[in-house]
Amino acid sequence: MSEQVVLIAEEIAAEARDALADDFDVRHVSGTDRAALLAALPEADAIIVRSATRVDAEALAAGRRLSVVARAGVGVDNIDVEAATDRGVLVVNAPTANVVSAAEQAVALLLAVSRHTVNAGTALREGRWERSRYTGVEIAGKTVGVIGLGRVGVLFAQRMAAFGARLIGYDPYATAERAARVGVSLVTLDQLLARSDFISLHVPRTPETTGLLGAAELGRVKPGVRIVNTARGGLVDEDALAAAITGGRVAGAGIDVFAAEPCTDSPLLDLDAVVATPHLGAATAEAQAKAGVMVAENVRLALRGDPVADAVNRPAGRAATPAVG
Ligand SMILES: NC(=O)C1=CN([C@@H]2O[C@H](COP(=O)(O)OP(=O)(O)OC[C@H]3O[C@@H](n4cnc5c(N)ncnc54)[C@H](O)[C@@H]3O)[C@@H](O)[C@H]2O)C=CC1
Ligand SMILES: O=C(O)CCC(=O)C(=O)O
Repeated sequence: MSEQVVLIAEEIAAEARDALADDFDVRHVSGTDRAALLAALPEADAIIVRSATRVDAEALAAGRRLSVVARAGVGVDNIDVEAATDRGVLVVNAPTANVVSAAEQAVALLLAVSRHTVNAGTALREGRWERSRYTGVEIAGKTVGVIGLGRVGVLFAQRMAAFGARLIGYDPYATAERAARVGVSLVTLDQLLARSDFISLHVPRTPETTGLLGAAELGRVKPGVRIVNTARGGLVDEDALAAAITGGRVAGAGIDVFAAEPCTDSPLLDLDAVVATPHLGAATAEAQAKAGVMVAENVRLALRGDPVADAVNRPAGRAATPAVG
């Protein structure tokens, strides 16, 4: 039997490539080069992606031999999971690999926005020693609103607790007991908007969460709030947020993710009160090593027909194992 083909469509850790190289024909393609991706897919038994490769119905149809789509990270919103399930293709991810890095990125952006770190540093490099212009705010004693109390949201809340913040959270699927265990009081979205000095989003992008913070919601926030989004673009309406910042209702924002990525023209990029990073939440050596090893293991299990703990979907006939908790 010829070797099974594993197609790597984005940069993943060398450990992952090495873990697969002995047993599979590992090939590389740029997942953002659509024509090359579609040309490479027909021979692939597995494809490994991060967030930039769109694995939609067309890509899945091109991948007629595919058994598994592996996401080296958490969010699977770039994969058409329903279409994959219909075709009997397993979708696996690495749900715990980068959550610490993502939570740390949210903290980093929140601090940078609160202390004008980027603008003050840029001014200094340009020869301006502007101390009074860049007076910031403390986190201690402030109310931090966490939207989404899953893995990243909880890690972020724990880190904010260490700063002495009061924590409130909105997550319709979390129990008050689970929230209380990490010192978070569950509230409604409206209560969170009205009371938070800082808001950080940690929900997946779904039809329900897309546009979660639009013009109406941003009109109900506590004046002077600072908003951090390291979850997904599209959760916060970028035009509405830019307008709320320009109008003075929102004091600033830390943004790692954009509705369209790569992003070049968001109105947020023109604003001094915004600290922006190009989807770097998972961009640490540790997260990439863990994600690479997890997806390599999942690809190996899936191609051998073994049950995969991190499967996002379970096409009929696949044995299920408990999800990683
Ligand atoms: N910037 C980056 O590089 C990274 C971004 N992420 C993003 O962070 C998201 C969260 O990751 P995890 O915490 O690991 O996911 P998770 O699945 O552990 O938690 C998501 C939480 O959101 C809650 N939720 C779902 N719908 C909601 C709604 N309508 N309103 C409020 N809460 C809702 C769920 O109940 C759950 O508690 C991922 O889906 C991904 O999009 C994750 C890792 C890195
Ligand atoms: O692979 C990446 O760098 C993106 C990480 C991410 O957004 C996720 O895991 O959901």
